[in-house]
Amino acid sequence: MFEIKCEKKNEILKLNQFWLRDHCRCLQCYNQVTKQRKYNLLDLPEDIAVKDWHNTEDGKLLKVKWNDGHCSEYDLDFIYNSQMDNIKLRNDLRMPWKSSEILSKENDLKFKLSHVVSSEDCVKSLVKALVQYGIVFIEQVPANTTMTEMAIRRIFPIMKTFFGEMFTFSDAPDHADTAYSKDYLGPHTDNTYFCDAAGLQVLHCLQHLNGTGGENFFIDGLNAAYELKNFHPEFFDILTKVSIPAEYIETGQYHKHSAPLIRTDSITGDIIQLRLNVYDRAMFNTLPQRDMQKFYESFRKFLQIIQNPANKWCMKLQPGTIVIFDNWRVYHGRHSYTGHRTMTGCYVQRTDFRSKARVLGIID
Ligand SMILES: C[N+](C)(C)CCCC[C@H](N)C(=O)O
Ligand SMILES: O=C(O)CCC(=O)C(=O)O
Repeated sequence: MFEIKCEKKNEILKLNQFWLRDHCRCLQCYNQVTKQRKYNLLDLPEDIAVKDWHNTEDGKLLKVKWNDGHCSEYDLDFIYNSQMDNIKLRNDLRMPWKSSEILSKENDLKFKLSHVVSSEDCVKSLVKALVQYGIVFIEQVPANTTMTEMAIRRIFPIMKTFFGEMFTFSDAPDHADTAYSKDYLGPHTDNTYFCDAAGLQVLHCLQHLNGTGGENFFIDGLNAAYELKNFHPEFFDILTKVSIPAEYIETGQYHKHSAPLIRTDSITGDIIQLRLNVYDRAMFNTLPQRDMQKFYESFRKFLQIIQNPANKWCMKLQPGTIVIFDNWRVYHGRHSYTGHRTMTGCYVQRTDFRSKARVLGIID
């Protein structure tokens, strides 16, 4: 281990020498334009070691001479910020909410289409609110698919799935799914059966004529998962570990994927993805029968928290208002309805949502 003193933080950092050499940012090792490394790891000698080193007088840089003759220069802040322990200190902007809490923030979640279109600051505020609360609205959007698409493309690219890029649905049985009916849909996330579930979902009610019902509701899964973790840590642990198979079957499509209800980051322990769809579960064959009792107990407890009325934000979406929500965090559903109801919407890939938030300087 190679020890350096980080003056500013008054800390000793112990660095693996291979790691240090692998982070050389000189022009020979790293392309500053494409931000890509330029060498094959095997090109570095196996016994790479620091031969000589010193800090610059201002304490900002570390200069190293290696045993193969290569010279490197490191920004000490860069080294400090690259350490695993320091990642844990990074800011998590997400604010878990119950319905009373989100209602008091409602105005911060609403953006007018004309502002979204004309102002980069408005786009930034929208994406930030989406990162914080997992749900935002765009208002004063002409109630058609084309304008919904235009509004979303102003911010994100659209994800293509077998439902289409933009999808428009009613109770016409265009796909083999309960969404294409008038039935109640309990809290769920979409695409539990995809290897990579959509990161965001967009919905816009284009019309609801001659009928009642069809309200949408949203529940902050992050808040529900924290509640489970705080009051029933053992159940939480089980739900982060047990993989639940899901599937989607219709002519020409057979999607299948298994993953836990709660996915946590292996380094920070942060909750990074929630998946839930009680309807789209496939045969549950990923757990020995002896562990089933505990699993069902945990699952039912979590569902009780999710279905607690205090956590549910219910609303009747009106033509003209688009809702965008985090499909990795916020559970959504709808009440059954009568009459003619048409919805339009789309998905956005997680990676595109995160990239946009990074470009705007909202997340690391
Ligand atoms: C949104 N759209 C109507 C296109 C599809 C709905 C799919 C719902 C499906 N059971 C799932 O959870 O993914
Ligand atoms: O019909 C709706 O409002 C929502 C449908 C839904 O939950 C879905 O498509 O995933």
